[in-house]
Amino acid sequence: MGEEVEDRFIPVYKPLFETRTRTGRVIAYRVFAASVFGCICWILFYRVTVPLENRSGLVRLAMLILEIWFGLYWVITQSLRWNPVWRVTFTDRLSRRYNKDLPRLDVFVCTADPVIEPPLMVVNTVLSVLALDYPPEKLAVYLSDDGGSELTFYALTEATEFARIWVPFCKTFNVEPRSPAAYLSSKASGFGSAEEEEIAKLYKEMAVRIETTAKLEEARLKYSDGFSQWDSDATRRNHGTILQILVDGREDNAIGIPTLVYLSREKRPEHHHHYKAGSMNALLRVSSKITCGRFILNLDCDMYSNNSKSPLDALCILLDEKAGKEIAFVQFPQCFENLRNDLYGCAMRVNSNVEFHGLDGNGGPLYIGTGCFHRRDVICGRKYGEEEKEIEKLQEALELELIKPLASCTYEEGSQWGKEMGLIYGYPVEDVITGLAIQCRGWKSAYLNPKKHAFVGVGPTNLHQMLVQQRRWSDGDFQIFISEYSPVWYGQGNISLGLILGYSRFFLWAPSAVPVVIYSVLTSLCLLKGIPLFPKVFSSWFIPFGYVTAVVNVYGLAEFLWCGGTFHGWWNEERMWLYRRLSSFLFGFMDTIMKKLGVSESGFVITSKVGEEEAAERYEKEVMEFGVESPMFLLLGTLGMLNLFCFAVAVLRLMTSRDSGELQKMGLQLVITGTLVVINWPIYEGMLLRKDKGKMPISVTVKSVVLALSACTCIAFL
Ligand SMILES: O=c1ccn([C@@H]2O[C@H](COP(=O)(O)OP(=O)(O)O[C@H]3O[C@H](CO)[C@@H](O)[C@H](O)[C@H]3O)[C@@H](O)[C@H]2O)c(=O)[nH]1
Ligand SMILES: [Mn+2]
Repeated sequence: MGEEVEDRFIPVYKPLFETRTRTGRVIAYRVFAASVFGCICWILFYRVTVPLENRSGLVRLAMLILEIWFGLYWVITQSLRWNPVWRVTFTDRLSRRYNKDLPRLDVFVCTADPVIEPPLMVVNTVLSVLALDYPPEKLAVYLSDDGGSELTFYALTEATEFARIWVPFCKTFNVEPRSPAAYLSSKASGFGSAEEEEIAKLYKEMAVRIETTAKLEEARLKYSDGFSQWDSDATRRNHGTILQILVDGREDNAIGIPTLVYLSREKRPEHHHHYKAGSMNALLRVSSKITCGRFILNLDCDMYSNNSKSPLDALCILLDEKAGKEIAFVQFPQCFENLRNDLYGCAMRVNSNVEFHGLDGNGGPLYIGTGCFHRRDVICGRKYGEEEKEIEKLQEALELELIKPLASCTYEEGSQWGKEMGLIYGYPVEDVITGLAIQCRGWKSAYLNPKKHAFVGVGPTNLHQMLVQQRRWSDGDFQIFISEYSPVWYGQGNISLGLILGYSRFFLWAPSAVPVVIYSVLTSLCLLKGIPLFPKVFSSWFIPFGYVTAVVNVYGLAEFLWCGGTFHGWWNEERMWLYRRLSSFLFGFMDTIMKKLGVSESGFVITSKVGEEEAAERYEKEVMEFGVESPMFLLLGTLGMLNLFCFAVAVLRLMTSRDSGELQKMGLQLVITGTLVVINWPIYEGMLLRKDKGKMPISVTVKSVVLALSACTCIAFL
């Protein structure tokens, strides 16, 4: 008895989160992986010892090199599946321990273009975070507008007014999600209460005003402090700093709405603005003088909060007194709501549900720019092991004119911003490199992937946009790989081997395009010439080839289905796996090389979050969108035609040939090229059968056919 009583008064440390593994699954996977690895070695052994039937040493050497590369890359990929972990949080413990004493949290939302990032979408994101389940006096929301757009600012003033109704509404009725657009569209079948109906009406009115800028003039008067900061000659690339605190909710917050700040940092044509990284760094400095949150949540403007409690989940990790102390940031997955069957393979299902757990087991996920909670002082350069800095006392009266210079073009000159402090400059994927640099300073990160998505955004629904986005990513990733920050040398000794491999798997996307292109061309052309590249179907040498081909694909499908995908979605994803390599990654690879040679500079093409109506209809019907004359399409078209011609010739030859051994000899090659033809079907349709606006431009079609035909003819008569 006595013991029990005593126990109750001894403060027991109870962790705020737990890290779990799934041993059975992992062991099963490792056995499977070992079998594949065995077969890869077998294949390489075959290549080294057995000459090709036509004795072409050159072709055999090429195949050997390709297969070594694919084997190596496969080994690298294993790091993402070797040691996965899952994190479980205990928010009730957090609430009991901290109650209202939660630390300050600053949310940074970035937007950059009022046309492809419509202000109404942006304010929905802002409203969803204003209504987070967090003490309003501890929460602040900053909107960074790199578009320097009055329209966006106007929309934000409208949202400020609407928030006064929306935030209390969310909290009283505990609604989810807290983006008004998402919430109201989930209620499309009818409203449950009079309040709901009223809110819906008010939201609609606001939406109309934002879209038609109906009350812009009234807003100009009411929020003249903000509007007056736009000079008459301001453009998005040339304007002074615009800063307005729309709501100051820092102390005894009676209105119940968090602090809300609009910032458009200064931009001048003669100063590089470093894209999103630059805006994040300006936000870090400006917010440090206003609310100075100890933690920071970073969101893209399309990523609304889908679960108002997600900050508590993240803080369970960051505030945990033991294991949490070594964790610098908590990353949530990027989830999308607009992708249906995911024609363009953008949902990143396997990425989110398998691979990031694997990274987490090896030291932590990458920082992927959105849905990520950081420690302010760590992102500003604190090394692991250093004492956390005391947070400055906040100024009571805010002098905007004293804060604005922090967002000027020249502020960073001669400082460590963009290098040791804040987000790192010079790379198109500022997020990934910043996360890597943090991990190399000794920190770990953690991945949270709750069933109920924490943040939900808009993925590209247009083929070309997707390819451009992937080109930026693969280019950016590869730039890091060959930079001073390469995980291979910079990471050495700072992060685990598993994590080095994990990073490499993404960082090598760009160069991995080259072997895929060669492989698809080589198998097709050799099929055309009747040169067998693989052993006969009924020989024992065929076993490893057959096994690897079958089993890796079946496993890929199974994994996709486990992650909640459909067969159809998987097939789309397979197609995009190929297209990305044959276009985005290859161009990304060339972009990196050009930059290394100093021929060109890094850019950042913002992904559009809106679609044209007709194109959207085609997306609904899963009709692939081409439409623009792009060198990436030219390459896809040419390679697709090449596969088709070679396959057609081979099939014709097979039908007319009397040699029954032909099928045996060319079996796998026929399957590979045949699969390519089936995968490419939408390209052929887009080139030859369709009449709509989204079809392949005629010039691309003609060029592709001519190029592919000439390549085939040359090879045929060689
Ligand atoms: O000069 C710029 C360019 C972009 N952005 C913002 O950055 C975000 C990401 O841009 P987006 O075009 O949507 O790029 P994605 O490829 O969808 O974004 C992913 O990849 C980027 C790096 O390539 C990261 O910056 C993002 O956080 C990450 O979500 C958006 O909110 C933009 O408004 C800026 O603030 N300033
Ligand atoms: Mn985006």
